Amino acid sequence: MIKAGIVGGTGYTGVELLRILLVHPQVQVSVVTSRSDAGQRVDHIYPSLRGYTEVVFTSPDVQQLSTCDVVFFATPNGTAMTMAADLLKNGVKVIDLSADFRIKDVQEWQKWYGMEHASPELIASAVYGLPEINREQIKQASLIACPGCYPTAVQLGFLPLLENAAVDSSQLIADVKSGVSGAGRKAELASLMSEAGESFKAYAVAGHRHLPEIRQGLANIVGQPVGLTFVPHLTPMIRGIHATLYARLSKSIDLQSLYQQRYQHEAFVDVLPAGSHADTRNVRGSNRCQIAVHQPQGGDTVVILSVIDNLVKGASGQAVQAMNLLFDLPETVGLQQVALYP
Ligand SMILES: NC(=O)C1=CN([C@@H]2O[C@H](COP(=O)(O)OP(=O)(O)OC[C@H]3O[C@@H](n4cnc5c(N)ncnc54)[C@H](OP(=O)(O)O)[C@@H]3O)[C@@H](O)[C@H]2O)C=CC1
Ligand SMILES: CC(=O)N[C@@H](CCC(=O)OP(=O)(O)O)C(=O)O
Repeated sequence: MIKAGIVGGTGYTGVELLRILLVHPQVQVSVVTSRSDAGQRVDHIYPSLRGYTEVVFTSPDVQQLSTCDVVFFATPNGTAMTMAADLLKNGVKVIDLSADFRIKDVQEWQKWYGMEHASPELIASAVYGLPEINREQIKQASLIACPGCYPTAVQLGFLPLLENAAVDSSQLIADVKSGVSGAGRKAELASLMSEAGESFKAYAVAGHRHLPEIRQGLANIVGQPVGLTFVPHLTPMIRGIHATLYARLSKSIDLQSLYQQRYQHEAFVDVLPAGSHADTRNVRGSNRCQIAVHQPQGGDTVVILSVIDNLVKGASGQAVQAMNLLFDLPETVGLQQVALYP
């Protein structure tokens, strides 16, 4: 059995990791941290987990976490970078759900995240944890930087077009909507029911911190910088990301076949039949990304719809997918939950 630890077990991605890992046949969750709930049983704080664990929340401690084979960081940006080096020295694999190791250019990271990086020396060895692009590197990694929720939906949506040089990569547009759980469990004015409910708005139009991450990922696919306009929106749903992606076609190509072929062996990317409309409802609670491909009126603009559950394929499910690869397990173990409907 793989001994797993979770730092930040009381947040949304932390409890989602627990939901997945506590029924994973190859994993024993042995350490779960929370500073505010230290001393409390996990299933007292989360009664949905009654009968699945007897673990008690502890304060984060490197020695205790070093008894694990793998430690997940489900913590705000700026936490994993202070503990990862010691865990790695102790032979522990680290899977970080935050943004601490996602961006290779440390100056760029510091600019967008507004703090000094505590372990810049680790950034080069961190592997970006998007299995559909980086599967072989993930298998060899010690430190995995899981992609953000918006970047997962956008990169999987654009990938076949960019790999095949089918569009003008200098003018990509990602118009993306997120549910409120994307903001985490912390108390915040913008997440209140009476602020977010029955309302819909764009935010961070001038520049969101996922912009450099998405640009970096897309540029790696193309082999040169890309031009991207990314506008995130907050919608009054709890889970889900819906990305509407626009690009100008640069050659004539059967788009539906392109997507079907690229993803035919990917367990967690489902290309919908031609003419479909992707719906966040159909991926809620599952580790799937569903993609619909459109070319309105047969014109030269391609429109891709890409949906995920931000807490599963956008965070904790994707992290477990990377863990499976890291420990040489079938990629789908523990991740075959069907979406909740309705
Ligand atoms: N929500 C989402 O959809 C997604 C989130 N992410 C990323 O995953 C990470 C976690 O997100 P989310 O679960 O939403 O966050 P939450 O705010 O819901 O939870 C954060 C957790 O981290 C713990 N924590 C906070 N500060 C520290 C600290 N300094 N040291 C140790 N533990 C700490 C908290 O517990 P306590 O304070 O009790 O210790 C809590 O359990 C973030 O980096 C986020 O950007 C990535 C993709 C999607
Ligand atoms: C709706 C909402 O607030 N979404 C978050 C998404 C960020 C997130 O989840 O953080 P990562 O950088 O780790 O992916 C935001 O815009 O800040």
